[in-house]
Amino acid sequence: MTTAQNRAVLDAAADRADKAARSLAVSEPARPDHGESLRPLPDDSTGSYDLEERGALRRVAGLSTELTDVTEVEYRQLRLERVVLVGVWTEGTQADAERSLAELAALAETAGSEVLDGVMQRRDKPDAGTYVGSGKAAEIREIVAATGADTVICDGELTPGQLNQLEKILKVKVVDRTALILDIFAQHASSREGKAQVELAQMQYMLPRLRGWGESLSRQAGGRVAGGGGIGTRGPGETKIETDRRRIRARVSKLRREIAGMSTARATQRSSRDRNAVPSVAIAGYTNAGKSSLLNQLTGAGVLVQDALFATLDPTVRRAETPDGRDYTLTDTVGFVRHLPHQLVDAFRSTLEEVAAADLLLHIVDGSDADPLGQIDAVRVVLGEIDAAAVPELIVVNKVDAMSPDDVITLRRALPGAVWVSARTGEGIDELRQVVAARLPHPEVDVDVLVPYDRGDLVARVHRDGEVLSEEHVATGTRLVARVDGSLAALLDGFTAPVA
Ligand SMILES: Nc1nc2c(ncn2[C@@H]2O[C@H](COP(=O)(O)OP(=O)(O)OP(=O)(O)O)[C@@H](O)[C@H]2O)c(=O)[nH]1
Ligand SMILES: [Mg+2]
Repeated sequence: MTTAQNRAVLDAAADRADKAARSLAVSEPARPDHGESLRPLPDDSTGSYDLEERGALRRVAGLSTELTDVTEVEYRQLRLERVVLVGVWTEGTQADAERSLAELAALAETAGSEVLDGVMQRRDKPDAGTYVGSGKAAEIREIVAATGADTVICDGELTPGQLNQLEKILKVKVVDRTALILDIFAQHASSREGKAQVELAQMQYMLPRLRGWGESLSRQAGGRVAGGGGIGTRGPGETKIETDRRRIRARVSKLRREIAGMSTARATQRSSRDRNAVPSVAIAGYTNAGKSSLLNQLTGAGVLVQDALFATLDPTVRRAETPDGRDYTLTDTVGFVRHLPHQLVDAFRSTLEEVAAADLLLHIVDGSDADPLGQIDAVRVVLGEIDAAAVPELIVVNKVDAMSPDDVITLRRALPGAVWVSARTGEGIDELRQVVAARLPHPEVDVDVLVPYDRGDLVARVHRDGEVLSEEHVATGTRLVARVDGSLAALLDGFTAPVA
């Protein structure tokens, strides 16, 4: 792409970002108390509830008992279209809670849904049965009815029981944040490896949440008849779930084997890079921080940049060069988020090994975000989970063009060692190149050699991988004083320059 086209793409994305921010502001969760506007619940004596229950039951029964349908209905075709968001706020400030719900709204929009409303409840901890308290659940049902929502998304990972009970009260599909993130990953996965990793994560998520005839019938009965249980909780229903579980487990093992096979290929590539002593730099950071934009700025890679969460799932490796001419590799990779589902961290472990094996980590932070320090913490949690906490880290604050001078001052104080850039305007990029060059592992062997002219290949390698301190062309060859790594020093061993 030309620079002009790049600019156009960036500008279009900026417009979308602005629009997203505006639409988010409109649906911001700070709602007045719904208490006084509650309409009375519909009269249950007419059996309207039973009718609805049967409708719901039919929906579940309509799923074919084939495993493919279970996965498809539960995940691929979540069809999150018109959604109401629900959060339980247990700690931190109200602003934190609102940010969390705003992030959930951004995730929901990325997944393709329209956010109609958002509510949250202050509680010591989520309700064990229904996530929000049962009174609040009834209010949410009113909101669902009033807005015509078809899905409720809860801001957390809910137990299978909580999901079931809430669905029963709300009468629409209820999904949690984990399922939402898995859904986005499923939509964005494009490589064979990425798809396999997402499927593995989905299977792991689904395993404890399998619902079948047996369980749904017992749920229905349990709701109306004290004691529950009864027909359908034993026999074929359970057998069916058992069969599904077995088939999912078999699929999980197969996916694990496939993913392991694919990561071996990458490990081989990596070790060949290692052998050639090309230092590696990994870009990591919160989703939408501008990691791909930065890779494009530094290498002209042309990686997809999008104002969408988790636009990048597959690692892209590009060659880059320090200002003094040394080569290194730069890897762009999947973004992180608060409470990244552990199933995904597990499934993407092999991809994230790129990060753990890097010589230097560029930790990209969106300086224009409302809570950059919170993003840094969330990213460090995931880095710890993938054993990358020990990789030397350089904090790069991106999007300085979109920050107010006050915010810059405050954040500078909190992040004294950081480099400040704008991947959009190019501001600070030259300085970043210098700092990366300085932080890369330096070759450590000093050599003084006279390389004959027929070994131009060696001279070129010293230029590429080492640091040339002086170069002189004499009658018998090229005299080089340089600093190189051990393996190159070994190759140059026979060419030690005669002492003058
Ligand atoms: N204002 C401003 N926007 C930027 C800058 N860098 C990136 N963006 C925008 O931020 C959004 C995300 O950029 P990406 O490069 O896709 O971010 P990412 O970190 O790769 O995102 P994921 O792959 O989705 O995790 C896009 O809309 C970019 O145009 C910047 O320096 N300033
Ligand atoms: Mg990206």
